Amino acid sequence: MDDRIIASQEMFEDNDSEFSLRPQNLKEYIGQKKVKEKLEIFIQAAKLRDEALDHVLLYGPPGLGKTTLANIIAREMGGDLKITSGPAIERAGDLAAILTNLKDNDVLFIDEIHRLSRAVEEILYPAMEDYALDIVIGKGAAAKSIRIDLPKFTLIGATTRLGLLTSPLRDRFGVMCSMEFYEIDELREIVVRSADILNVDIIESAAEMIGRRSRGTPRIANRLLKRVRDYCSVKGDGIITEEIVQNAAELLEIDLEGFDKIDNKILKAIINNFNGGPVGVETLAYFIGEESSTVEDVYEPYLLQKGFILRTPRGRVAGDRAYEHFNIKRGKRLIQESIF
Ligand SMILES: Nc1ncnc2c1ncn2[C@@H]1O[C@H](COP(=O)(O)OP(=O)(O)OP(=O)(O)O)[C@@H](O)[C@H]1O
Ligand SMILES: [Mg+2]
Repeated sequence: MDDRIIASQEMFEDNDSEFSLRPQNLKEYIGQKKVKEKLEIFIQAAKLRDEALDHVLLYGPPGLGKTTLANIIAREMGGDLKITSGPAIERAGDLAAILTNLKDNDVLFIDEIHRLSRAVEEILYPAMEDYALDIVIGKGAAAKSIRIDLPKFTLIGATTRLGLLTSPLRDRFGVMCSMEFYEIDELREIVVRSADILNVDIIESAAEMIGRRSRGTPRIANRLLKRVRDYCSVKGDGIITEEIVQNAAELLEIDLEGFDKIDNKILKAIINNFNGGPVGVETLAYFIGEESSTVEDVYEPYLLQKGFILRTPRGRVAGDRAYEHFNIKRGKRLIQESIF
């Protein structure tokens, strides 16, 4: 997994430039038109009423700009951003400490919010609904509950799995935003913008090529741009051309669709080893040696959306596009050497 361009988490983020590549306001934020429209209105309304923005749930595949949006929202609301994640908050007391340290208009961003434990989640309910913290003091008959007021903060929850959220938690979010994969045009724009910030020259068509190989995901586009830049500074003459992108992508083993080894392994396994499917996702993941949650959260969403894989009640099936991708007819198998 070491040098994968498609990481499930910020595993090998080049942190400084990642930060500087982040758009600072909604105007700079490219794409996600529906999400932006919603947020623009609700942010403005909250400001007019001089209230905190209602809690926001962002859901969708990794790398589509959820953390970036949380930054932007905090900035627009004039508050600070505190970032944490579901698995990082182990005990109810940890969350209580975070909550009591917030100020009015601050934004608390909880990534992977579907992974909060039950006990921690229950602290969140009154915090979200009434800006209050209920604390039980003492034990048995002497126990009593006291309520502490919390500042008017905004919770932003992010999840790759809306379905795993409990309904009481989901119901407490006032604004639900579905993050979509980006169009090629939008990705090209993102690459051009990032290249400008990184101070590298790139021709428009080369930026589009990077966009096409980014699986609809800005994080992948930015990461690929950085590797292409590296390639260019060693093998090129200062300007990123289509040829440079082509050669760099080959070196990185990224194909025309932006698929890397694991995407191809998934498709190849369904076609070759499971006769085109159906195959259960657990079996498939086991077969290719990946966690099934990684397959489901990181790889599958894009393959499903673009019709390379279809979801059926009996498991995953290879779609027409998978066969087209390998240039073979349905029912045929691939020669192992024909793909990396
Ligand atoms: N709309 C956008 N316009 C320009 N750049 C973007 C946009 N969305 C994301 N990016 C860039 O993509 C990178 C990844 O974004 P971000 O970290 O916000 O993704 P994420 O959705 O939070 O990922 P994860 O779900 O894995 O936490 C950042 O470097 C950011 O600059
Ligand atoms: Mg993130």
